[in-house]
Amino acid sequence: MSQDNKKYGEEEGEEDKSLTMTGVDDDDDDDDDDDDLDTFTDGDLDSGCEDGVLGCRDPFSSEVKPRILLMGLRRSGKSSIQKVVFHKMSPNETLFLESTNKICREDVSNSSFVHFQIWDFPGQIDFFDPTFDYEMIFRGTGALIFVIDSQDDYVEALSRLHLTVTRAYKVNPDINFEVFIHKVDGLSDDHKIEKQRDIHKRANDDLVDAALERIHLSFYLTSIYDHSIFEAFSKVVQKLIPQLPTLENLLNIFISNSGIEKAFLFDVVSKIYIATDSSPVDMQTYELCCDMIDVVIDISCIYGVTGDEGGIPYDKESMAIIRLNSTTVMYLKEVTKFLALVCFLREESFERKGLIDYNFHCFRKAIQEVFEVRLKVLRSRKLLSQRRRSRQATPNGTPRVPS
Ligand SMILES: Nc1nc2c(ncn2[C@@H]2O[C@H](COP(=O)(O)OP(=O)(O)OP(=O)(O)O)[C@@H](O)[C@H]2O)c(=O)[nH]1
Repeated sequence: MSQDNKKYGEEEGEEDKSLTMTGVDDDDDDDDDDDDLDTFTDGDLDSGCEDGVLGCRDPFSSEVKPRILLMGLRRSGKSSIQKVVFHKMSPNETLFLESTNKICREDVSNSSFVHFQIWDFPGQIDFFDPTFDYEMIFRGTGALIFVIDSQDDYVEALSRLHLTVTRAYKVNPDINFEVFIHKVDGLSDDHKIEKQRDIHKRANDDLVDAALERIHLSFYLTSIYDHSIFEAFSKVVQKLIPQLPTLENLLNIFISNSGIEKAFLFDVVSKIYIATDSSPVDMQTYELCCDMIDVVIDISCIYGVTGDEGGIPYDKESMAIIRLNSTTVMYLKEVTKFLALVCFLREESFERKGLIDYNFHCFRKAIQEVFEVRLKVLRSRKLLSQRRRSRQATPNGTPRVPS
């Protein structure tokens, strides 16, 4: 199963791009990428960061890509997290990952809503290294994930966290600070809670001592050996989706009119849920959704027909119904090329499938409208940047007269 998934994720064309500490892209075929060395060290980039929490935008690009940084001490598990969540690497394979010695950047844009860049940093970043332009990096950042190895002594990690957070906050106070208390698979439930409480207290005490209590840190218990890492990443990504309240509202309306107990909107490739209704999420429900997506994709890989472009065995016809022992039904339906709606409902509610399907039709239409607005915004941005570009291309900066 994991092999198929791996291919599926990789075929999406997620590129691995590496940058050294100074931002030198050593990938030859990446020359025409907007974010290569020139842009990375170019002061112009600052002017592209006008979108604050949304992340950094190249001055000439139409797309805003929130930047998510993965930081933490060596061997804390940063690269493993990235590989497991976005490359479908099986957790055991991460044992053979080599230490990262340069910044690795990856674009994640396999979903209509989920577009961001992940920057995986080497364990020990020297903020005082003059070649490391941390101001420029933090200025364009939407979320900073700091990974702490919970199986190791975390005193050093906590002082590193404090240094990183305070530096980043000074540059960009809009960054979301997310702390992953990682590798909790080796801990008992009591031990997990105890660690979380201790780390939470120490990290916040350090901030209070530095008179920076206004900095908010969010904590998550994570492991690559279960779904906790996907759930934590989902929450990090959701904070970067400006349409989130609209999506949540649509889901609330949909479930309350259809007798559905819980609904998630999933990015199928990464299994990140980009929105859910307002009732609380429990881990087991989330795990069942992930398993259902795996089943649908695996069966489609074996029996489905891939389109002309090949690769994605997921289309308009994709849907699945799974009846659980507990008289609960799981219902999955395609929403867009990349998104799936996964719902939980009682068997008796599922008898009104016609009503559910009609409501789903309305829900899908509403989602498409949200997309259209997004596309319109992107188009107008593109137009604006094209104008800006042509203005800069003229020798004295005066606008060109259209022929
Ligand atoms: N038990 C356990 N081990 C993990 C987990 N995540 C990562 N590891 C292991 O931790 C080790 C280090 O993982 P890496 O992903 O290379 O760590 P890193 O933070 O990227 O390390 P650098 O590149 O040196 O900064 C590997 O052997 C992983 O298998 C986890 O959730 N649980």
